[in-house]
Amino acid sequence: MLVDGFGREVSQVRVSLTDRCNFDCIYCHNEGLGDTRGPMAPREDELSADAVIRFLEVAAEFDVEKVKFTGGEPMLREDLEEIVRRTPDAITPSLTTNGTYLPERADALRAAGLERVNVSQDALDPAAFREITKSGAYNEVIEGVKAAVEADLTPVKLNMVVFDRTVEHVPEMVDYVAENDGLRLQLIEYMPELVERPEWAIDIDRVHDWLAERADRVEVREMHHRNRYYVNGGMVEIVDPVENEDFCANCHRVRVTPDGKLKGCLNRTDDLRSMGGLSKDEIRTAFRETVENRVPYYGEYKVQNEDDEWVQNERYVETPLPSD
Ligand SMILES: Nc1nc2c(ncn2[C@@H]2O[C@H](COP(=O)(O)OP(=O)(O)OP(=O)(O)O)[C@@H](O)[C@H]2O)c(=O)[nH]1
Ligand SMILES: C[S@@+](CC[C@H](N)C(=O)[O-])C[C@H]1O[C@@H](n2cnc3c(N)ncnc32)[C@H](O)[C@@H]1O
Ligand code: SF4
Ligand code: SF4
Repeated sequence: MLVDGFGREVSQVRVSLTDRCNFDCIYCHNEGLGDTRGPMAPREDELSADAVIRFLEVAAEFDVEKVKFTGGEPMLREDLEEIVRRTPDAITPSLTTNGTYLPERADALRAAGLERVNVSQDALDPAAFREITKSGAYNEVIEGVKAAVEADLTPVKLNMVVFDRTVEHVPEMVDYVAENDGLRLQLIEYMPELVERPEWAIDIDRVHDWLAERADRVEVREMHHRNRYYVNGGMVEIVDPVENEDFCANCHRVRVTPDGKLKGCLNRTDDLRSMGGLSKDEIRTAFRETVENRVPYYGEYKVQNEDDEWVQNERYVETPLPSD
């Protein structure tokens, strides 16, 4: 397994299959790749299924264990089932989706070898859902989650972004996963870094404290050192990357953009590295270089000054990398 200069093994890759999306969530960071809005038709520069598989075959050579397919909305890719089916056996595939297309495709994805799915669900009420996602597909998402559980794509993790519009609904979501078999909840701290609305952020420590008071048991996951709280038989995990050195120090993920570039960190756009014509040799070289150049975002790329503000580490001011 490849290890970066900070002792972080790269055991997982996250492949963004498209920038396109049928929703327009008000908080969307699009995995650090800009806007998802625009035409819904397939884009010519999206990685082909063959290219994704060639990349995953190289990742398997480097002992990568897991792949997450994401986006944009990865289920807009008609060839998603094919990509999952052709994923090398050594790599476990999972998916993060807004859930709209799961009712008709959950069974086929399971049959193709998908292990489990995360579904974004920020509200249990159609009006709040519409306000956040700018979509009227509330029922499709509810049905999609059911279809995923029935297809055994479990545990189905519901991803809820916690910010000022959703924080009051956390208790009902915690009850919801406790009452429904096959579900878990991921409370994702709203990341303002790439969205430019800092005023939406809330203090995630309040949510930690609230859960800690109610939990029968708390675990710390190795990945990102995230806390998992067991509340009334349900499991709730907090994903809290903002200004969190411990989270970044335990980050084992490399990303791939829809147009075939490697990305060492979600929050950075200055470290994209092309995989060239996507021959296996070019992919191997780019993967090695990406891992060599990865640094923890908080604690290294950004450091705290004497006033405790996070500022860019001067070491990285002059480090734009070749992206083409
Ligand atoms: N900053 C940062 N945020 C992350 C990272 N991984 C996940 N997140 C946040 O969590 C969101 C949901 O990611 P998912 O892939 O659905 O969930 P996950 O918890 O990472 O994945 P699994 O638990 O392994 O299924 C991402 O879009 C980010 O907002 C990371 O490495 N860095
Ligand atoms: C970018 S979406 C891509 C996959 C799919 N379209 C979906 O919504 O699940 C992946 C995850 O990022 C989360 N996300 C997007 N913008 C975010 C932000 N600013 N802060 C925290 N999480 C965010 C979403 O809630 C979703 O769970
Ligand atoms: S569904 Fe996912 S990709 Fe689409 S806008 Fe919402 S968070 Fe972004
Ligand atoms: S280094 Fe930190 S911000 Fe960057 S991807 Fe890893 S956990 Fe996220």
